[in-house]
Amino acid sequence: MEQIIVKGGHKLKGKVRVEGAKNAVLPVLAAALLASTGKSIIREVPNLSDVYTIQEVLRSLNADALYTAENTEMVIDASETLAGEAQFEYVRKMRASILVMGPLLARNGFARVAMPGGCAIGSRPIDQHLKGFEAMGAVIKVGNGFVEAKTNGRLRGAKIYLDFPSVGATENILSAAALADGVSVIENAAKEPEIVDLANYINEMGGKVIGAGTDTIRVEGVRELHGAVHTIIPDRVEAGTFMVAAAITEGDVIIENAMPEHMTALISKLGEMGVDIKETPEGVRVRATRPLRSIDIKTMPHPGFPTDMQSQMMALMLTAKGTGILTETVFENRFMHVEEFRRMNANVKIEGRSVMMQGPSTLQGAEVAATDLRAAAALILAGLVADGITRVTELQHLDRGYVNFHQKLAALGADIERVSLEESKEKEGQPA
Ligand SMILES: CC(=O)N[C@H]1[C@@H](OP(=O)(O)OP(=O)(O)OC[C@H]2O[C@@H](n3ccc(=O)[nH]c3=O)[C@H](O)[C@@H]2O)O[C@H](CO)[C@@H](O)[C@@H]1O
Ligand SMILES: C=C(OP(=O)(O)O)C(=O)O
Repeated sequence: MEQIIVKGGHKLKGKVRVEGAKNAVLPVLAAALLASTGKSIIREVPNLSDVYTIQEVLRSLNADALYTAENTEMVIDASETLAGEAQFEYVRKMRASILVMGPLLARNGFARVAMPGGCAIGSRPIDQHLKGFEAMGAVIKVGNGFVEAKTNGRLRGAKIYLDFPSVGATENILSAAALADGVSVIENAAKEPEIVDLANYINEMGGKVIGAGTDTIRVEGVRELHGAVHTIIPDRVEAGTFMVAAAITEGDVIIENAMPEHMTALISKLGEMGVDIKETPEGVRVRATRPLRSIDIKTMPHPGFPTDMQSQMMALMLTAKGTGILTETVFENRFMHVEEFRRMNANVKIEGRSVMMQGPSTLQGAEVAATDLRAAAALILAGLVADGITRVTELQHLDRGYVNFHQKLAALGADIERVSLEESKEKEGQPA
């Protein structure tokens, strides 16, 4: 077992480059299954455990998928007949495995995918994905831990209204519609930049998608799609996490390869707190000096404040002066990190879907466990300003979404290392 050890009190300074977006690369790689001819070359693929998981999923479905971490590139050839079933071992590791369902169904007329369960952030049903497939003529069967979808011939274009602008449902339906007979219209679609990236890739493959990034997406189905070269957009959540790292340490950091137009809510809320953010030719420059002002935030679908930045922002809000309220509206249970922050002496109270903070809390180093991917980052951020030493465990969550996180923070001046539990005991003179 590994842990990250952070000694608080160092201001971050320098430059850091963000990777390709995890939440864009996973749907794009799943959609690579749509190409019945040619190879796809996907660039800026981050070296994350989720990328290796989706590579395994693609291979298990009879596609050739080869990731080269050194060039951050994956080559996918899905021209052979595809298998129809995605196993639980993959879906359990990574819920985004469900995104192969739309492409498989469109290509094969059949898909069987292990039913994703709930996870630490909520129950996460897939009813909206299935409603879309049904509207396109698929018959859905759920049983024995699997969900099956089947069509007689090709899927038919349909008008689909989503009850909630679900990111995954929009991606799955959009991918399926790309090879359907006729026109599909997705209403109340998710508008996240990752949806636009997926639509661009499908169009590069010969698809006909318009309106991605708005709440109505129109997809004209085509008979066949071919492989294409595509570069993944930068990760706005990784960029945001480093913006918070700069702010929480009263640092001065330039974030290279960030796209401020994808982060308007975050930039605006950081500005309200008193953080200075400037676009420069080199990247987004973030500077802060205390005291920071408390603010209120509500997470919302894009372009609202992203739930994937909620826990990192909570770390920052804990250190601001006054009362702050953070309300989570996207997932019903995304406050597992609050108990861990309390172990670090945070003055924080949960009331329903909101968290109240009376700041500034004098954060103290403690041993804490990551409860999900963003919580892992948030606890490390809190450790950067806590008195003394913070040890963060359960790093498998961190590795799903951040490449070289501790090395990047160390390069900016943080006192941080990643060690195995045995190494850390040896250092302290305890038996390993
Ligand atoms: C791999 C990936 O891109 N993950 C992101 C994606 O997850 P994901 O695609 O799972 O998120 P959704 O937008 O689908 O989920 C948002 C909400 O809708 C609910 N829901 C969703 C689908 C459905 O059929 N029925 C239903 O009720 C979910 O339970 C949740 O409460 O968007 C989330 C919301 O921005 C982000 O936090 C995740 O990082
Ligand atoms: C919740 C997240 O991812 P996933 O949907 O892959 O669990 C995330 O990226 O914060």
